[in-house]
Amino acid sequence: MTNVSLPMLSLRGVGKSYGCNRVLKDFNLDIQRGEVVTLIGPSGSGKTTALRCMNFLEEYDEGEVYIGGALLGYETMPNGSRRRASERAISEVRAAAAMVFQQFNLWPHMRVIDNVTAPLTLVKGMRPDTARERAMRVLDRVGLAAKANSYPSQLSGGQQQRVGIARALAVEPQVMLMDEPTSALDPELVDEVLEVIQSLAREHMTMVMVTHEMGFAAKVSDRVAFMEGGRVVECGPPQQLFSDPVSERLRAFLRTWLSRNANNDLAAFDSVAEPGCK
Ligand SMILES: Nc1ncnc2c1ncn2[C@@H]1O[C@H](COP(=O)(O)OP(=O)(O)OP(=O)(O)O)[C@@H](O)[C@H]1O
Repeated sequence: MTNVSLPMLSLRGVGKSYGCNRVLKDFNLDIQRGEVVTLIGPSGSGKTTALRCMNFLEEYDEGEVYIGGALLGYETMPNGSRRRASERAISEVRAAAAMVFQQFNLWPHMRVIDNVTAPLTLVKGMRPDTARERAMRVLDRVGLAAKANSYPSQLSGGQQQRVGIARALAVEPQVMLMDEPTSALDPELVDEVLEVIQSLAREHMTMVMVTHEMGFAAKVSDRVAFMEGGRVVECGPPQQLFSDPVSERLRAFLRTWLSRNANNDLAAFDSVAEPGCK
């Protein structure tokens, strides 16, 4: 049973190293139910690693990740030490989180409908007819019911990503983790995916996203977390973060981003145009 008073997702002092490269250091973030939180930051700051630690696709080695109050990946022993949890326990906790990948990760040899039903029948043991019914419902939700019998290669990138979102929705997750969901798309295909994500946000789906698109982050997020060097440096509503950045590091990041994206869509945030003038 889930406890509604706890954050949906909670990361406390999370650390992660690849060999001697300490990629996450004392990473702290709480995500409330119904909230959309976006991770931004320079390349290599640990955004994707943090996101993947949120469902144990990457095994964190310090701190704790809780989904709906349940510790993910480890179990605490009577003497207070911890050990890796069983695969079954890990699967049970991570079942509340579904991932949407940058490159869609659809199975190319399977029709759209089978891409969506496979996790339901193979992982959740759902009956094929029930799985199909649910798959059609979520495909309809992303406007792709008519493409159920197509193969991924017959779809545009935007449509493929909407199938990726439908596949994640089909498992009825409590939180969706999205790793740069629009960055593999041609610019003209971004909006259709953005619209689906915005409609999920309106329905209060809890979402954590990694993006390099500041305009996108501004449009969909309740809060934006700026990461650098494996930590959250600053976190707040986009209006505040983009117009009134506190840390010099975030100001420098926004300056660089703006200089590379002259036709940016952050115009709504007036002072972002010259964040260094604060
Ligand atoms: N599987 C891995 N093995 C070894 N090092 C890794 C692995 N995945 C990531 N790293 C390293 O961890 C650091 C953080 O990578 P990560 O992908 O989390 O950053 P990011 O902020 O998402 O970057 P980008 O914006 O470029 O996608 C980088 O130095 C990267 O090289």
